[in-house]
Amino acid sequence: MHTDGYKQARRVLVVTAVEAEQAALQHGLGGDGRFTAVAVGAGAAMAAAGTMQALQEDRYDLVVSAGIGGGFVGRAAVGSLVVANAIVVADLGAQTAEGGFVAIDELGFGTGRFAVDEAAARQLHAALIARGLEAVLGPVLTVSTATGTAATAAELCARVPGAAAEGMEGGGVAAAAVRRGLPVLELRAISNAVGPRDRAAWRIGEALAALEAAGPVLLEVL
Ligand SMILES: O=C(O)c1cccc(C(=O)CC[C@H]2O[C@@H](n3cnc4c(=O)[nH]cnc43)[C@H](O)[C@@H]2O)c1
Repeated sequence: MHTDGYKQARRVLVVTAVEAEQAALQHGLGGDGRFTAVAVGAGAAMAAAGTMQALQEDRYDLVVSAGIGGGFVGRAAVGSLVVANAIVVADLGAQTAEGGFVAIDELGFGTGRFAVDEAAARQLHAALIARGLEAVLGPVLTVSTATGTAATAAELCARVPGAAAEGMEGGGVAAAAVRRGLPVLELRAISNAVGPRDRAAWRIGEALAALEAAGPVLLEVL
């Protein structure tokens, strides 16, 4: 089959922020040669620079931004997985004098919204569920400052209806992938709730375990 041939040949770059995320994914991916996982640093700027460098060093057909993230309450629980159906740089824009927010798209200076490979995102989400993993399909926000109050969480939910998770790298990875004409996905394993800062409630180990568990599903679907 043509699709099988394509699947065999497809090379996937997985971009994480830190080595713990990279290692979790590498374990889950079991050393499959089609997949390369790199850790490029936290934040969208590091993510964009690191992704572009990796894309210059080798040939890839798909780019996946992956790591731990915050889950919006009622949408994605700690320990679950979120597959992005859109990547939204949620704080890229201008604040109004009244304290409102105008997105970069409305300002006419470009876009903070990146489309994902929708078919692959849907397939990945369905396959995670089929494997018995808790997973949600929804917008994943990229922010420069992790949300620390209920008011900011509510503001982001109003800004991006259906927001499921937030992280700091997706928009940067997507910008580099799009610049190279490549499709992109984002996968977040939830380590904490988006809302009032509570460092003691973070479950990074649980999130890394979920990321590792997603590895075989990435192999199966991508
Ligand atoms: O100390 C804190 O209160 C704090 C709150 C949120 C994030 C951090 C980090 O240093 C982690 C940054 C790192 O992890 C990803 N991540 C995980 N949870 C979130 C979140 O709720 N909001 C944004 N980013 C998150 C992120 O992608 C970075 O790679 C510390």
